[in-house]
This record gives sequence, structure tokens and C-alpha cells, in this order.
Amino acid sequence: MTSSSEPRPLRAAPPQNPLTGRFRVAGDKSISHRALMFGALAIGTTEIEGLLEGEDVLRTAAAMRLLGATVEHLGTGRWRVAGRGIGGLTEPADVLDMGNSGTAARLICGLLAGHPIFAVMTGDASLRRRPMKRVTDPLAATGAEFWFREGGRLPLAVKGAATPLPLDYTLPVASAQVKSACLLAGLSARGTTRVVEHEATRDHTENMLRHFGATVHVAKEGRGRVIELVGQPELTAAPVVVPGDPSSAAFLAVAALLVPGSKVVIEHVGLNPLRAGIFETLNDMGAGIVIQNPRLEGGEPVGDLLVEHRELTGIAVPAERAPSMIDEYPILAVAAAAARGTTRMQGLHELRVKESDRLSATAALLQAAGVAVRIEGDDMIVDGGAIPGGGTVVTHMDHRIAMSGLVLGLAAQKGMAVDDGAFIDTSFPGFAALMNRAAGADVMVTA
Ligand SMILES: O=C(O)C1=C[C@@H](OP(=O)(O)O)[C@@H](O)[C@H](O)C1
Ligand SMILES: C=C(OP(=O)(O)O)C(=O)O
Repeated sequence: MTSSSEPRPLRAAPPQNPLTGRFRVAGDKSISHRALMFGALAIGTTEIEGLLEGEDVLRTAAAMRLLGATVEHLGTGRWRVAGRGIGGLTEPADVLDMGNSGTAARLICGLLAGHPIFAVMTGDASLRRRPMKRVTDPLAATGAEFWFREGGRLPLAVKGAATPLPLDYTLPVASAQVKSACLLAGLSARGTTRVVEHEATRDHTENMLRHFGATVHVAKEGRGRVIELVGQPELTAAPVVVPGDPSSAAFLAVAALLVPGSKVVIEHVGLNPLRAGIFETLNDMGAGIVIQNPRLEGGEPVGDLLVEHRELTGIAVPAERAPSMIDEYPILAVAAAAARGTTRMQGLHELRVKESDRLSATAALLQAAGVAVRIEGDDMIVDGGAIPGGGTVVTHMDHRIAMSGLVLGLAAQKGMAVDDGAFIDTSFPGFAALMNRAAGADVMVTA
């Protein structure tokens, strides 16, 4: 699945039968990364259940080992991490290769800034194109030093601060990765680290900090938040149960909405309000998704989603919705392609710096299927209706573009092909097999 492995072309065709059954999707990627990192920083042994065993998270596991933590794989989704305590990470003897994962790269920069060690980090061709100064600029104020390629791209080298200073930083972009990097560095600093976000972003770091015993104060301010972390806490190992990833559940949900007669239940999906914007938006389009058995697990809201085929209607999706569904625009665009009328998705500038330029890649994905789509500034506008299909999606090393292209193939008259499905393994190993089980037939296969 790495940049050196062979591309894996796939294609998807409309199923003969509806999608039916009860399913669990892969574990939440954001929570999985954090469980391994907090486990490595805690005193004691952290047991994790339901960890996403996707390539991105396995990179974090490998990095935590290189930084001195003991990370054991006990069985499917079951992992154990023996931590080293805050400040206890050791100098890695080799380069930290974060593969395709922006979350791993940026959060680990925060960890490294707070440890007096030297480390070098790289990633695959996609990650080496993504901006890193958004984390290294604020982290430099701890006293850590960073060196990187022109434009702030990986590979980078870091010399962490011996006595890191606490940060007081206002995020210039809505980014949970930047917020989390600052908080992770703040763990090693004396005094209080303060991060201000004008728009609330996913708060898994704050939740997990508390779960491991740190003191975190969060004050709401308009649509944003002010987060204060008391530095140098003693983090104590704590069990973590990882819910299903709402970002992964969205692909099966949209597939069920689009294939006539479908009815699926997606069990144990994480429904943190700062992540669940896609389900709210689909419901605004008429999806009628029902949350069954809502419950709290490990401080995170979880529920089972009942999704049935529905005719969808195009809507305007406000820019304020973007942080709570930032990774879901490619699959929302697929839903919009099948909807009656026009969908306008607003405020999508952050999509330009994901695994691919997702704004262009999503528009190209729809164009390959003969769907009318245009980009106006930071907005994407899709005119929905019948989807001719028959084209090939260029995925640009982006798992979400690949999965969106395949779901589009289920609803397109002539199906769709994607040039490379290998990167799906970064976040949702077993995606095609699960979709084939739901369809009761091989609707997603090697091209
Ligand atoms: O913190 C996280 O786990 C993530 C934050 C988001 O990125 P940004 O912080 O760049 O918005 C999201 O796109 C990514 O998939 C995971
Ligand atoms: C943007 C994503 O991930 P990351 O930034 O961790 O590469 C994603 O999973 O859609």
C-alpha cells in the first residue's frame, strides 16, 4: 500500500440487489492515533480495543515503538501500550516514516517538540506535499527547532526543547491537528498552554487528555473554543474502546441511500457532535437516518445508524458545517450527484491540503461520471440527477477519493473504475469486502 507498491485498480457496478444487513465499520482513525500516543506518554499499561488497523495508524504504532514505548498487538483490534511517561520518549534510532498520514505527522511533531531529542520525519509522496509549517510555526515558540524543505514540507528534522515553554496560540485555520500538536507539546511545558480556535474542531485530544488524568478547561466562545491545559500532568494509563469511524460509516450510509431498496444498520458508530456533520447534512437532504441505541462509551457518544434508501434533495451546506465533516465532502458530493436539484457546499478551502487537493479531485471524480459540477472560489456546486458513469477516477493517493469513486459506481448507470484503491487501506481495510457482503455479490472488484 505504500508509495512503492503497485497500484490496485478497482471498479464498481450497480448491484442487482439492495444493500442489507448489520455491519461494523473500521475503528475511528483519529481516536486510534491518539490512543497509541497517549498510551506511549502515560505511566502504566494502556489496553486498547477496536483500534483501527489501517496503514495510517500502524505508522503511529511503529513511531511510538521507535520513540521507546512498548506496543504489542494482542489480537484483532486489541493492543497494549506500555508508556514512558511525559518527557520519557527516547531518541529514535531511525527516520520516522508517517506514510500517508497527516494526523500522525502533525501530532507527533507536537510530541517531539516537548522532548529534548533529535528526530527526522518523512512520509509518502502525498504527505511530502502537505504543509507542515502550520504546526512547526506555533511549536517553535516552545523552544523546539525545526528544519525542513522549501515551503515547509517533509522530510523535516526536529530538535525538541529541553525546557519547553507553554504556548498561547490562536489557530489561523480550523484544524484539530494543529490544536492537538500544540496541546501535546504543552504536556511537557511548565505552566498552562492555551489554544484558541475560532471554529470548534474535533475534540478527541481534549477528551482523551481528561481520560488519562490531565486537567483541561474548555470555554465556548461563539462558534469557537478556548482550551487550557495544565502542563506536566502525570498521565495515567487508561483503557480505550475505539468506536467505529463516522468518516468510514459515511461511505456505507451513502451507498445504502443511493441503492434502491437498501436498508442497513451500521453499529457502534462514533457520533461526537464535532464529527457527525455528515449525518446531519444527509438528513437535511431527506436521508431520514435514525440513530438507534445512543450511548456514551469512554467519554464519546456512540450509536447504531439505521439507513434506508431515500430520494435526496440538493441543499446549501453552510461553511460553518465544514469542521464537523471536513473529510466527508467527497462522499457528500457523490450523494449530491444522485440528489434532485443543486447542492452548494461552501467554505471548502481546507480540502486543498488533504491527501490530495480534494476540491479538484472531487470535482474531477464527478466529471468522470458525467455529472455537472463546478468550483466557485471555495465552494463546490453539484447539479444532481441520473449519473451516466463509465469513467475512471484518478485517486491521487487519496483513500477518500477512491472510496467515493467506488460508491459512485454503485449508483452510476455504467458503473465506475478507480485507478488505485490501494490507499483505502490507510483508513478502511476491508472496505470493498464489506460492501460486497452488503450487496450479497461482488460489486466492487479488481479492474
Ligand atoms: O485531528 C485529526 O485526527 C484529524 C483532523 C482533520 O484534519 P485537520 O486538522 O487538518 O483539519 C481531519 O481532516 C483528519 O482526517 C483527522
Ligand atoms: C485528511 C485525512 O487524514 P490525514 O490528515 O490524517 O492524512 C483523512 O483521513 O481524510
